[in-house]
Amino acid sequence: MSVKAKKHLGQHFLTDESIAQQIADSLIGTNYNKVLEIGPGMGVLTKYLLEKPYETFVAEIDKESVEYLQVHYLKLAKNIFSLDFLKHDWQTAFNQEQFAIIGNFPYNISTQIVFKTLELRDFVPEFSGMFQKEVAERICSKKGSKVYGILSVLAQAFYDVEYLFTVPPTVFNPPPKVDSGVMRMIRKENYKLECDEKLLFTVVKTAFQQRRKTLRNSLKSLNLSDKLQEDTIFALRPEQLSVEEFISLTKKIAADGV
Ligand SMILES: C[S@@+](CC[C@H](N)C(=O)[O-])C[C@H]1O[C@@H](n2cnc3c(N)ncnc32)[C@H](O)[C@@H]1O
Repeated sequence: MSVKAKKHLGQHFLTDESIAQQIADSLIGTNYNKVLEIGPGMGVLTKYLLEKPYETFVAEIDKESVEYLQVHYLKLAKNIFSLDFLKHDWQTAFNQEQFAIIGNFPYNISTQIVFKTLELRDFVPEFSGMFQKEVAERICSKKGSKVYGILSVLAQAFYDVEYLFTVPPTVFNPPPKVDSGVMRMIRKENYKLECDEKLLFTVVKTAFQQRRKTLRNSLKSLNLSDKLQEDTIFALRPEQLSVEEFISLTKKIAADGV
């Protein structure tokens, strides 16, 4: 018995054991005893996680995959969340404890998975896994890059990010149309920022909504004072600002009385 791949759930099953093992090994494993795998499917990655010293939990939306896991991984049975990762309250599920997130993620919700992880940053010291290559590169890209954007700035504000390796479509069943990329995020020691973090999200999202425009134009909706906008930073476009510069801009905007 095996699970029939369902396109609407982003199911592309990994068939290469050594890549599954490399992904499982990509977690460093400090400061937590629990790991949550998103979208285990038939458990190709899960079996390597179960060999690790931490306790493995999985969140799987597909009932057929859940039944498969229950039959084939008895050790996992009590740790299966049969639900949508995006809709669950993980802070409560894990009693406010620290936990890592890992997965060969469903590409149709990959951006939402990163945003949800950023919301959970107080509880998630490590995050690693496989995305569509372009998304993994976007998260890890630096200022000046064509793909530098909201995900890059917000992920790198709180985490040290690293692109690990590229995976070709041929090692999946069915094969996706694009290459995949494995990346890792390790929460920074000083991840509590010296600025209003909620405001940082607003500033970054608003600025990149019009990435071709200068900040003076793209941040108009924030009603900033003329005096603040005299600052030379407002003549730049969002892709020209480093993460630190976004944080310092957020401080200036907060002081401006938003
Ligand atoms: C790319 S497949 C990976 C499957 C398996 N880990 C592997 O590597 O072969 C993505 C998995 O995520 C599951 N999935 C899709 N959306 C989900 C969601 N919102 N919450 C939890 N799991 C989800 C799919 O059912 C599928 O099993």
